[in-house]
Amino acid sequence: MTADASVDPDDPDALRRRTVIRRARTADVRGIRDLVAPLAARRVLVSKEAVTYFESLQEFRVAELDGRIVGCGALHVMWEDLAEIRTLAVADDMLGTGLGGRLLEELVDDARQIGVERLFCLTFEVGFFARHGFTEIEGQAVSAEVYAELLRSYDEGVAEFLDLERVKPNTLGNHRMLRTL
Ligand SMILES: CC(=O)SCCNC(=O)CCNC(=O)[C@H](O)C(C)(C)COP(=O)(O)OP(=O)(O)OC[C@H]1O[C@@H](n2cnc3c(N)ncnc32)[C@H](O)[C@@H]1OP(=O)(O)O
Repeated sequence: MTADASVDPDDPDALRRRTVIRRARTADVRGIRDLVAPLAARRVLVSKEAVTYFESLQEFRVAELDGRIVGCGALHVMWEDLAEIRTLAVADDMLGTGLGGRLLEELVDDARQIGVERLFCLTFEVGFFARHGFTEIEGQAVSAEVYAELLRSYDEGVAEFLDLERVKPNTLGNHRMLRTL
């Protein structure tokens, strides 16, 4: 981090202008992991191996402020009309500046562009996602036929979406939310 990368909390507009949201590059994985690590320790986000971030890199957008990764978020497609918002995180010193909302809406645009009609998320941040058009759901969000197809996935996030018994310890206390685009 360079000296002028420090955040001036007294000038939120300047901060916003200097913070660029862009597609992730391989060199960003370290910054993404640094953002996620403390949240994974608090069980807010799921901890993943480095290789998993590289494998899913094209799903990610990052927010960069003066060379530092200060936010990230990913869009994971699950089915023809359905994708999940994953790993949405903002650095502590940037919380409440609108960055999480900007990242989320960029991912929503990405989703629309590729034909996704519904976005799922599993989160403790119910108020934030509700303000972005998500509503809580009970039960399954897909038909029995699609459920059976999704059961074939090896992805742990899909298992969490399906609410499988074996992943329930990971999702304890999280809320299941959906937004129609
Ligand atoms: C699907 C998943 O990935 S689930 C996991 C979601 N991520 C986490 O739980 C990780 C930990 N949490 C975080 O990293 C953050 O709290 C996030 C990503 C949820 C939200 O990031 P933030 O940058 O704080 O979001 P943002 O600033 O857009 O909105 C937060 C609040 O700031 C306020 N805010 C929004 N825009 C601005 C602005 N321009 N200036 C000041 N405050 C603002 C809003 O009032 C908003 O209030 P709300 O949370 O009650 O809606």
